[in-house]
Amino acid sequence: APPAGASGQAGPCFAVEGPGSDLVCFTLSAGASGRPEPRCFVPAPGRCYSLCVPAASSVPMARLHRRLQQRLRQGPFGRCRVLGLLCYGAQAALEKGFLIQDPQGGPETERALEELLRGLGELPPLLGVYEAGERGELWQCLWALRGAGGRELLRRARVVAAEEPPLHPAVPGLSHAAVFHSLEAARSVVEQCTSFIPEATAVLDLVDKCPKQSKKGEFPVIVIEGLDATGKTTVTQSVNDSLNALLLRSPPACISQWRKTFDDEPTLIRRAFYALGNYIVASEIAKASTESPVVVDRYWHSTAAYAIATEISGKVQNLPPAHHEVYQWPEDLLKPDLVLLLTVSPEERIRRLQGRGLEKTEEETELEANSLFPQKVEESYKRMENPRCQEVDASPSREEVLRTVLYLIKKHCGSL
Ligand SMILES: Nc1ncnc2c1ncn2[C@@H]1O[C@H](COP(=O)(O)OP(=O)(O)OP(=O)(O)O)[C@@H](O)[C@H]1O
Ligand SMILES: Nc1ccn([C@@H]2O[C@H](COP(=O)(O)O)[C@@H](O)[C@H]2O)c(=O)n1
Repeated sequence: APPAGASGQAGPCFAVEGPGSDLVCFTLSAGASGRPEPRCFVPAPGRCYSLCVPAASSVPMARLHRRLQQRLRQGPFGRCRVLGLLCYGAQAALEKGFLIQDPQGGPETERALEELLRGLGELPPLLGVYEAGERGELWQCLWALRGAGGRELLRRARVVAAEEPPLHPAVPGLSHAAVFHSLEAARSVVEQCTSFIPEATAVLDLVDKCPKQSKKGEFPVIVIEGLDATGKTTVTQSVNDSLNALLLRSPPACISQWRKTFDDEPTLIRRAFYALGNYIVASEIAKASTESPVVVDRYWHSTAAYAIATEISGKVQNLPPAHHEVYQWPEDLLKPDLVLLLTVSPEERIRRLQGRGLEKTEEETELEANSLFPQKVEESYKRMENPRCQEVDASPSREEVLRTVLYLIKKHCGSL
């Protein structure tokens, strides 16, 4: 097969979270290239493999990616290191997948991968096999599996280092694939799930009963945001009592029973679920704010910040830059008067998490296992615009934090 780049087209680039959470990028070359080899992913005498699927906001592809992720955590791949891989390029639509490093390099892993792919039914992803050449260079062989156990070599090309792109490769696809800026965008994703998630129909029925473009009443609407265990529940309850307000939370009670179902789904589906929850809460806020002040525990900023931090691998610096469109509030979602972002030190937050003793969700476990994740969530919160999040140091005592919050509400919304 002609080597990549032979046609003069820019070949695909690949990005993987390397050592120290750096984004390490590599591409394919038509032949000998003066560019340095990327930091080697092929542990000698081991081998590496890659699998990628289109990252477009497609429910079937999102579920296929999730299925691959779950299978690569099982049995035959136990000795392998599996890294998140992105395939991108001027001529290539974003693909997301996995780089599978097998330090032993025996035939078992390749056989197990072929078996995994053949079990997926028609049109399985292509299998990339990376192996070191005699002079220590790195080659990628791209295989298409064919019927009756056959396979066809589509491409063999040198692997060489590539410059890191100015924007993290996942940034352009964030909207619609993880951060929803309209009811319709989120709704269309959940609608594609009704055939395999029965609860999806119930969620759609509830959101369809809500008025479109809910309008805020004359009373102020205050949202309390923050990482897990920063004190949102404590603050919202105290503010609610102090202001004789109405306390709401996102996701709303009417769909909270289905959270576990959707939390087990890929990001695209999970975030669409929480996005629809925000639109349902908006209709509750619209009604409540005609009668009293409203305090909300989490809203759109949570949905967006957690989605961004989940999709953008590596360091905080990889986040979309400030003022990027992904941080803009959806035009069709009821906007609060004030959003307060509770912040505490990582140490204090872990103390409060442990002090709570509640079961952790997979996300909370990830939060603690990877300190970069909460940093990316919090930085995403801080970049939100229109409305922005106003930071509140929530480390002091409950009483002092409440005083600060009530002062900011009075300052911003007037006496209530
Ligand atoms: N100012 C404070 N000082 C010390 N402990 C606090 C303070 N505020 C809350 N806590 C305690 O920290 C823990 C987490 O608080 P809370 O449940 O209100 O956080 P949260 O942000 O709502 O968490 P999550 O988002 O995970 O539900 C609780 O045990 C709570 O009693
Ligand atoms: N509007 C929201 C609210 C929540 N989430 C996601 O749920 C996680 C847990 O929320 P809790 O309030 O139960 O701690 C949160 O970390 C988000 O991932 C959301 O996306 N949007």
